[in-house]
Amino acid sequence: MKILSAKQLKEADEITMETEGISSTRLMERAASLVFNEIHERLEGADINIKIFCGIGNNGGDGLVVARLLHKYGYKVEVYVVNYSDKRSDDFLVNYDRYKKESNSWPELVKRKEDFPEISPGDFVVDAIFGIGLNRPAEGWLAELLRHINQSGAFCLAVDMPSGLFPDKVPTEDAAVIKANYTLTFQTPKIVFYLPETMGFAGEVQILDIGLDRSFLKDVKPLAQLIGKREARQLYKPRNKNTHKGDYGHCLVVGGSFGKIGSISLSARASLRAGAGLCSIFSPSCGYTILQTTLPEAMVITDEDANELTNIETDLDPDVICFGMGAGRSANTVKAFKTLLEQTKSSMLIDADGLNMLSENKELLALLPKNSVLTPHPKELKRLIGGWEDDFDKMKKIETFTKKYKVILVLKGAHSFVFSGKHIYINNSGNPGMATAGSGDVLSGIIAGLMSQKYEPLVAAILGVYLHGLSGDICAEKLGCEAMLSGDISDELGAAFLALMKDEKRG
Ligand SMILES: NC(=O)C1=CN([C@@H]2O[C@H](COP(=O)(O)OP(=O)(O)OC[C@H]3O[C@@H](n4cnc5c(N)ncnc54)[C@H](OP(=O)(O)O)[C@@H]3O)[C@@H](O)[C@H]2O)[C@@H](O)CC1
Ligand SMILES: Nc1ncnc2c1ncn2[C@@H]1O[C@H](COP(=O)(O)OP(=O)(O)O)[C@@H](O)[C@H]1O
Ligand SMILES: [K+]
Repeated sequence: MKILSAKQLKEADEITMETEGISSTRLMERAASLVFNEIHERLEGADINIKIFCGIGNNGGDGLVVARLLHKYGYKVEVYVVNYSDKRSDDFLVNYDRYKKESNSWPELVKRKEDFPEISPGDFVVDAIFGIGLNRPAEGWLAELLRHINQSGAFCLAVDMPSGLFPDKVPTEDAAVIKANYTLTFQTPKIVFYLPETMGFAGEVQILDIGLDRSFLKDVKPLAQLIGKREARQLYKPRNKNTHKGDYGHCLVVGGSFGKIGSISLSARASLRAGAGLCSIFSPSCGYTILQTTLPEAMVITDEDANELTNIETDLDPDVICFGMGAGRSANTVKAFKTLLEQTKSSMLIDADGLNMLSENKELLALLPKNSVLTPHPKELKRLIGGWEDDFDKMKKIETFTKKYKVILVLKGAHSFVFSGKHIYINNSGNPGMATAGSGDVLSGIIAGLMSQKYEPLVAAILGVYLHGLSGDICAEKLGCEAMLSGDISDELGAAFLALMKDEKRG
């Protein structure tokens, strides 16, 4: 699903009104009615206090439509107009009048701290103060109102965006921003819902299709793509009947050092679970017995050194090399890595210490085969590209890096981001149970396993990250987050492939 900027959304709005010949008031009614439907479906007429805070722009207009409909259906609604300016939007005014007329009541005006209503933890708050039109931080009593709502302990539903959150930049640390439990957002998700610095404000996000112009949405170049099941499924290539293991490629996993042989075992196992036809592991000789015992499906070749990689020589011709997990970064290993890079023509995936070696020996970056996949977590990224001011600056710097070295970069996190140099893909599967030792090793194995099956490296990265998260979600359902091991994520990959292709509607 495309993630658009506020400017693009406003353009989509305009084009929709023009092509459909409808007014902005009509479009607001359509969008806000969907918000009402979602609330009504869940509350089912419950006798609770609903407090709706409306700004004076169009987000406030949405809030007034929701208020009117809730009132019509017999809910206990109190409406507060947050009167931070005199510039009320036209559609706000239309709906202000309609609310007054149809409810026979006047919304309360909030203009200073003394006007703040009491909010009990059992209340249901609808935040319709600011949407994508926020253009400066909330200040003074307005900031205090946002904090007052946050401190109330009441459930808070944000309309389109949590108020105080910019659609396209990171708020300062002391900024007042609504911390919503749930956000019903219009047409496309906003990028700030997925960035580490801002994802905590929106709570659970649901996207409401308000029917903006299809052809505009189809052609517009998005800020990023959100990858869910529908998008991932389109990338999957079913197998032909008349095939053999040679068709699914040979994945060579290289890494490990004394005490860290488990990491390559995890990656290799995941590469096979992801469908690699063959898997070989190259490790220091201390890994031989361990690997042959823990993973009989893989072949093992060992370094002349017992404890670390010193000379990565094989007569194999792998389709992909998955390098770096548990490798350490001794001078000998760096030398061996350099030689490997100089001699390698196949695609590579570089993870963990492989990335750290690149960071400490930047001249190696130029040796990376084109379209290699790099899979850093944020600390490895910092070593690789240096620091950044905020998440937006980080994205720009990654874009420059990927263009310069012609690589694909997977930035791991609660929502992992895949950068191709041209586009950004944001993963929407996974859960906190995956924050467990070795789950990154499993991810590198999955992506390499897909690459060995001739998925384009970019496709392998996007699909691999999604399947990794989906597998993690299946694990979490079975085991709960705390008890999950990274090996479990690998072992549920089969269920993840099946779930990927399962038609939700037919169950
Ligand atoms: N296609 C769609 O997406 C659809 C969108 N729709 C809805 O419209 C919403 C966007 O509405 P919007 O453009 O009127 O902006 P909104 O967020 O209400 O606020 C703007 C007002 O806030 C003000 N202001 C800003 N910052 C401020 C501050 N810190 N402190 C004080 N004031 C501040 C600013 O004032 P100014 O800068 O002019 O002084 C202006 O008056 C969108 O989120 C969605 O809910 C749907 O109805 C239909 C389809
Ligand atoms: N809260 C979370 N939600 C979803 N995925 C997560 C979460 N925490 C971690 N992950 C995923 O788990 C993996 C952790 O990788 P990494 O930090 O390299 O771990 P390790 O070094 O132990 O292998 C990444 O793919 C990341 O996206
Ligand atoms: K809002």
